[in-house]
Amino acid sequence: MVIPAEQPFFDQAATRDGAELPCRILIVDDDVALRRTLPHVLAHSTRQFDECGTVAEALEKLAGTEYDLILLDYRLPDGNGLAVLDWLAERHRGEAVIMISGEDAIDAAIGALRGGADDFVRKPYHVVQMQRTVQNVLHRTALERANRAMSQRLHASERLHRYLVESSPDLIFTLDADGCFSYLNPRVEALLGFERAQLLRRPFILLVMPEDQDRIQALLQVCRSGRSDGFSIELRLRRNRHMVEDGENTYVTVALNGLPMAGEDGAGIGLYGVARDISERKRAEEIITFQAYHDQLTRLPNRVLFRDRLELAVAQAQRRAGMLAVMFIDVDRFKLVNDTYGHAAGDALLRNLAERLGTALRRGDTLARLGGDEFTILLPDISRPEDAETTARKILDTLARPFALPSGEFRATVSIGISIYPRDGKSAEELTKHADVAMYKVKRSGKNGFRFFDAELNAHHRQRVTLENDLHNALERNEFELHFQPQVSMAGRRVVGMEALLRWNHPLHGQIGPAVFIPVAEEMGLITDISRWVLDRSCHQLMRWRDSGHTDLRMSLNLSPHDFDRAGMVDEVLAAVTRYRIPPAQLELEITESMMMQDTEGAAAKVQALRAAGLGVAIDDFGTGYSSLSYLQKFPVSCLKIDRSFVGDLYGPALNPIISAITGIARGFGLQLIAEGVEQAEQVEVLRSLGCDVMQGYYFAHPAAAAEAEQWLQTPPCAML
Ligand SMILES: Nc1nc2c(ncn2[C@@H]2O[C@@H]3COP(=O)(O)O[C@H]4[C@@H](O)[C@H](n5cnc6c(=O)[nH]c(N)nc65)O[C@@H]4COP(=O)(O)O[C@H]3[C@H]2O)c(=O)[nH]1
Repeated sequence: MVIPAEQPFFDQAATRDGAELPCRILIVDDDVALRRTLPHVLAHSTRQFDECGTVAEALEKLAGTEYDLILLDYRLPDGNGLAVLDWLAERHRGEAVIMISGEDAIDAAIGALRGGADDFVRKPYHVVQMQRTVQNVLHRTALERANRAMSQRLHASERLHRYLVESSPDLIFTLDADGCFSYLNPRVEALLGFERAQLLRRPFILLVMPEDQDRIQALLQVCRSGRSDGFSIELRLRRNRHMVEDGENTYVTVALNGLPMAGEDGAGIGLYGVARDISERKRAEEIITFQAYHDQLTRLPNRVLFRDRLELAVAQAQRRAGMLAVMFIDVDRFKLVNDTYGHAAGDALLRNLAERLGTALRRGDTLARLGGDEFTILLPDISRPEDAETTARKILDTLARPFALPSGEFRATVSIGISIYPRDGKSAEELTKHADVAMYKVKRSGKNGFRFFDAELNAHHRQRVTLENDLHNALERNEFELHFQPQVSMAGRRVVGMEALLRWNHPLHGQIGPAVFIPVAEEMGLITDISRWVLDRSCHQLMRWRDSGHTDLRMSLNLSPHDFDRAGMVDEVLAAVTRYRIPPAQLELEITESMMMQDTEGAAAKVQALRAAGLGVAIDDFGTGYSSLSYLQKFPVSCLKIDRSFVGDLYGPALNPIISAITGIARGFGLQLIAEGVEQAEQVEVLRSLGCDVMQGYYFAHPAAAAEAEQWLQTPPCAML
């Protein structure tokens, strides 16, 4: 298609004074002399002349050729010039006609002009008059032709532009000064599902989704006031729900420009707009954004979004002096599900759990998954802490029913920590941390419950974190030390054994007892290295004492239940015994009753292996748990230690049924017996009367460093004497 704007609309040359385009002139006159003279009179370099004398000849010539001008005699031998005019009119011919006539009647002139003639010259005419008339008519004809060409081009141009606008993939529209549609291209039908006619004269703003109306209103105002030439904005447009199936919004970028227009009351400013459909892009962006802010597995908000919402909620609560709650939720024993049933089952449980947790919440609350088995909940508007408690109870209730997983039914419990704004923290970070601290406490005290944060908890938590950090470096920095407590035989009046007890000489806090740091080391997985160190050092010490003549001395050391989970544990012990040339029977490992109760096959097998290798194994706290005699068969130990809680109850010579039972069991199974925590002479007496000979406790000596302990080997503790 030719773009009309590329061609000039108007040929300037045609209208310049004196300049003429080439033209053909037909002279129709029965007066031969006149016919011959006229070309000379009207001669011009651009003009060509043709001539004839009758109507018939004229029509014949016109049938074969197009002329620019006909000089037509009114009266001709075979009719009058009007017949030629009629012929031309019938065929919509474009020739200009100057009627020449001897008739002086005004009627003839009028008739000729009505019949389509452009001018009329009366015979006899003056040459100059004829020349001027011809020139005028030719000039006018050229103008008309140029005009016609121009309007044709204008028409084509208008068609082209209309085509471009109407077939545009963008929605193109104009708004009048009141912001109503004055034009819309047909794209609106496909884009929004509205008929054009439905929208014409109606306000543009009605098409804009309510959420975006304020923004666009303000900009329209600025544009109409003439203060801005235009703007571009992203908007959501309403779709016609009856005509569009999905009923979603359409996202567009709209470029709007001021459009000066003449209104009824003078000039006003309308707007010209182009709206481009960006719904696809927006949807892609939405997916990307969703993924950035949501957890893939549960489709819940992730850590980033949760933090965002919490920060916002804190700001709002601050403004309205309100209260909010943060819950930190951890699934109890989740690792077990993963390890036992596999990750697919773990994922299924998390998804189901997320769904269940959601049912305990209200609209406006946020449930997020931080990762792993950790969830958080934001209750953005509560009136008192008890509201959070209600929600926590609801959550625990919803988990009462087991989950039906592909691998079978699974009952899940959770530990919930709760912090309250403003009581427990003023920032999102603090609130989350404190809820976590509270959750941690629930975990440590039995799981499956909830707990509010309190300041004391925090102090403990901080200490604990510091302890963990320091414990990491304690071995490397050589901060551990072994103390030894003698085990004395009352009959032999001598020290028969030493129990190695671990101490941590903390550079800041001084000596820390094992009861404080061993459980932490166990949780942190540091216990293996610590136990290896204890094994090595206690064997080394025993070797030294043996080397200095105390060859029948026995060394007891404590092992953690975690040590019995390690495959190479027995080999390590045997290697240490060999390394330090210790007869196996002189090394005794203390285990706890709780370890026996967990009853792992591996642990029993290890005890059996140690015993088979000749090592001694003692039950440290015998009688404190649900001591079952069957354990003693499964765990073939060599020694029972009477726990100090029983010894502490011994006052006076009264018989103690538990201790009697324990001594009876020891005797029955042929086991050694050691009483722990002996503090008073009366206890010594009672224990002796019950048949317990070997004792250990503050009555004899507090645990002490190797150098001091060594002295007891030379000179037994005074209490024995
Ligand atoms: N009230 C009272 N207490 C007495 C008396 N005589 C001794 N004790 C204390 O009782 C604990 C005896 O050790 P345990 O029952 O094996 O209990 C030990 C043992 O289970 C564990 N432990 C100690 N050293 C180690 C170690 O090297 N490895 C492991 N895994 N655990 C250890 O830490 C626990 C506590 O150790 P300690 O604080 O050293 O506390 C020791 C000892 O100092 C007494 O007459 N009265």
